[in-house]
Amino acid sequence: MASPSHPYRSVLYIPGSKQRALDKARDLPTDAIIFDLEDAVAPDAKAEARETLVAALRHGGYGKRARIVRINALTTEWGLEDARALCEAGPDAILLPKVNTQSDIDNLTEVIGPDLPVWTMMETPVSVFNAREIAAHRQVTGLVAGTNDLTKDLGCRVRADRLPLMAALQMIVMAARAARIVAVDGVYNRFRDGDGLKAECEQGRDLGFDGKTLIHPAQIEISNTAFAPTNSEIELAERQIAAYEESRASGQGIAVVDGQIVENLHIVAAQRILDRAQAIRDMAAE
Ligand SMILES: CC(C)(COP(=O)(O)OP(=O)(O)OC[C@H]1O[C@@H](n2cnc3c(N)ncnc32)[C@H](O)[C@@H]1OP(=O)(O)O)[C@@H](O)C(=O)NCCC(=O)NCCSC(=O)C[C@H](O)C(=O)O
Ligand SMILES: [Mg+2]
Repeated sequence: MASPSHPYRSVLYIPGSKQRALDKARDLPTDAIIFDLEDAVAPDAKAEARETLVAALRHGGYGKRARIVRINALTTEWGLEDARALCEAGPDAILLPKVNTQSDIDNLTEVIGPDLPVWTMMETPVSVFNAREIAAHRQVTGLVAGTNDLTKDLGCRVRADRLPLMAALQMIVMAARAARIVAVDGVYNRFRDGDGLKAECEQGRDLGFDGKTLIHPAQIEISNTAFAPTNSEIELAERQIAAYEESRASGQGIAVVDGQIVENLHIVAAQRILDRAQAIRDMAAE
């Protein structure tokens, strides 16, 4: 399920230690879930959370939602056992935190084998500098911006416009696009502030992210709306494709729609909008 054709408008973190939240997620309209064993779980609850999570995944019931498990870093006392136990539980991907280099990913794939997709947290300055090689790793299919850790490591101020993080966010999107993999934006911590979340989702969408990581169910609908193509985008894409096909049939390589030229590259973008809309409809269908 953790493939680029799946929608990732909303990617909800759920602490692996919270049975009630693990149950509730089976009915939430989120495109993907990150079952978390790292920062959302206290050190003395890690071993029990691992067992709870393995049981939840084996029990199933998460439908078409992509199931991604964030383990602890392999440098911690829990990471290796997390990787061993969770790869057996059949998730769609393992999310590795605090990645810096390709060799961090190699260390994981030695444990989980060559077939299970890996997502990486992009949350250290070194990971941002190495974003291209991390995204290009053969087993990596998704990048997640870790904006809280990045803010901590950069020592930057938290600003509503995220200006201090902009270079990192853009590097993450560029690396993901170069490797044709998924890129998901960081979390919005003020989880009861819907207007603030909406503005940050719109910014993430403008930057090119596929969706946003979330921490509370109340954030899902806002993110789903912000990262879905709008009706006017879909309608324009359909008109561009129709006009371009008509032009091609009459021997021309360029069409004009609403006073703007439409060339082959615009058709690629238009088709991507329609594919995204279809993927969202497929997600909603039983
Ligand atoms: C933030 C929370 C601690 C708030 O919890 P709570 O006060 O219990 O919220 P509510 O009472 O409003 O909850 C209402 C119901 O929703 C369920 N719930 C809450 N959160 C989730 C969730 N994430 N997934 C599924 N269900 C959830 C509650 O159980 C209630 O259900 P019910 O009782 O049936 O009505 C809490 O939301 C929370 O723990 N969120 C997750 C926090 C987390 O995962 N943090 C780590 C990831 S962020 C990160 O690590 C950043 C990154 O690494 C970086 O560096 O940036
Ligand atoms: Mg983090």
